[in-house]
Amino acid sequence: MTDLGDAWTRVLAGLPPNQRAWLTNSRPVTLHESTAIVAVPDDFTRGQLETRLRPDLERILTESFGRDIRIAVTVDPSLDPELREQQAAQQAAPQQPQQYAQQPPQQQHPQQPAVREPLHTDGAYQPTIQSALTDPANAPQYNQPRPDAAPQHYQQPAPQQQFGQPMGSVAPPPNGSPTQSATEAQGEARLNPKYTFETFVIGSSNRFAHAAAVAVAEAPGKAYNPQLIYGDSGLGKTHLLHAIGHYVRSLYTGARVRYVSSEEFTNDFINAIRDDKASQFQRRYRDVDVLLIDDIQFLEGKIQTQEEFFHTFNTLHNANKQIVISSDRAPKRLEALEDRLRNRFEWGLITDIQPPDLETRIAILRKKAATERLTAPPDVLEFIATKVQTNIRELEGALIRVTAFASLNRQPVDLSLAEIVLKDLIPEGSKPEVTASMIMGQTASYFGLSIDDLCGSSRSRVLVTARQIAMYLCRELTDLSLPKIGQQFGGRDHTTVMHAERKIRQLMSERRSVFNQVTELTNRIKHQAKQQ
Ligand SMILES: Nc1ncnc2c1ncn2[C@@H]1O[C@H](COP(=O)(O)OP(=O)(O)OP(=O)(O)O)[C@@H](O)[C@H]1O
Repeated sequence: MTDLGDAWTRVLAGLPPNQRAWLTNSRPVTLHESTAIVAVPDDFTRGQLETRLRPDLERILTESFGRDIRIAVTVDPSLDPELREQQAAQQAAPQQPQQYAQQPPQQQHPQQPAVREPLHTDGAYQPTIQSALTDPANAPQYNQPRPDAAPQHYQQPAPQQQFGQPMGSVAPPPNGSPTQSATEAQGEARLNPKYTFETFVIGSSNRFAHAAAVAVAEAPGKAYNPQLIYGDSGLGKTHLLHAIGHYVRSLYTGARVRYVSSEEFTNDFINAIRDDKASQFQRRYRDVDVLLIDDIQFLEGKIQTQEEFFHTFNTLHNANKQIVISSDRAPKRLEALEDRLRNRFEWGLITDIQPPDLETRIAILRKKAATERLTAPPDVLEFIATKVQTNIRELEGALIRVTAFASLNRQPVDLSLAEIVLKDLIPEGSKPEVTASMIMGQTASYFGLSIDDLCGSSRSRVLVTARQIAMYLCRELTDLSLPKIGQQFGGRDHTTVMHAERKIRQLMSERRSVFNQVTELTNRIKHQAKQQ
């Protein structure tokens, strides 16, 4: 089998000298499926590879391996010969003050030390991803908090770096009068506090995407730009995007991180045009260090928004600002997206997430139970994980229902109880497709309301609960995103849907009536879906 090192030698031999010169200090890092990762010493070289050399490099690699190979370029400053010389000189003179400029972030992940690549002999940073891929045991581990430990993310506040400063130059600790308060910045970043790397379970289905996400968060704008994560609904793309945001913010003081779904980006853009506030819009998305943009497939067919996003992308990329994108499909399958955008997505690293295997599903349930303080014995977790196989959101929903049912009946969570609850939730045989209109129709008729009531603005108690239950069921039983669900309910904001989801989860374990309503409605909706 061809080895990447050999193939790279062939690449070098096959290029004309003027092109080869760009690769003198490059290094092939690893081959993951059809992506060859290549490290270069600086951003400028990366730009040359991405724009000028890419077609020839990919052609020669494709010929060598006999299958389609694409490259992703990462910056590893230690490949710069001048830097090596400097570092060698420093090593020869140990009495000199240590040179930090090219070191990795010294602070570890607030919860668990991230196991990183052994440092080069010259002390330079190596992307975490390589060792995580070659030996999964090396992937950063963010274990469950020990029951006896204080919440670990509050432990040992790591010294932070100022964003834009070289790695290792430590910013002064926050002194209580920052220009922007932590809460404000958090609000602006719009990150869900629950979606962190600590709460993300790593398995073979997501190891590559996770390792790349950690590498990107540790060296934003440097490791892989853009990073694109794709996979089916409910497999953790949004979770990883938020986790990157949190980790960047914990490593770099003042880093401007912004998470946005593509639907919100589109709506924001339309409103900005309508209100003549284009420059404000542009500032919001271009004056950031890390832009996390979710569900990019939503831009398909939206020509003007794509145009705007294209310019946002270019501005950020040219300024070495990190862009992370999620999509429900591989970029080449985003057929209604302009070529120039798809093309740019391929400049960086594309990682996919697959449905988790049984062990990972069990581990996810275990972690979820621990973080939500839900008690469920191992055989019940295993049973749920066996029953719900594809969507992690559904997996979590099943755990919540089982524990809610037990708490309402003041019964322990055991296998027979889990069997009863899941029998209705997950019918045998093929999975029927549930739509938002089915959910809304069934909910309206169950509560004696109309669809207009569900979409309207009345806040009477019954109506609010019915609306929230319908939103909760849309979240659990369909693949619709938060903004899409909001749209279905009279153009409500995605935060309203998030609130409804949380509220119903809580009420299900507190009020039997709500639990019964949700269960009955689920049965009716699934029954209807099976008939279609
Ligand atoms: N590896 C994981 N470990 C722990 N929880 C996970 C993992 N993957 C997904 N989840 C959880 O599953 C739920 C769904 O994940 P998420 O919303 O990130 O999926 P998604 O791929 O973005 O889906 P969609 O495309 O529908 O938006 C979330 O609650 C998330 O925390």
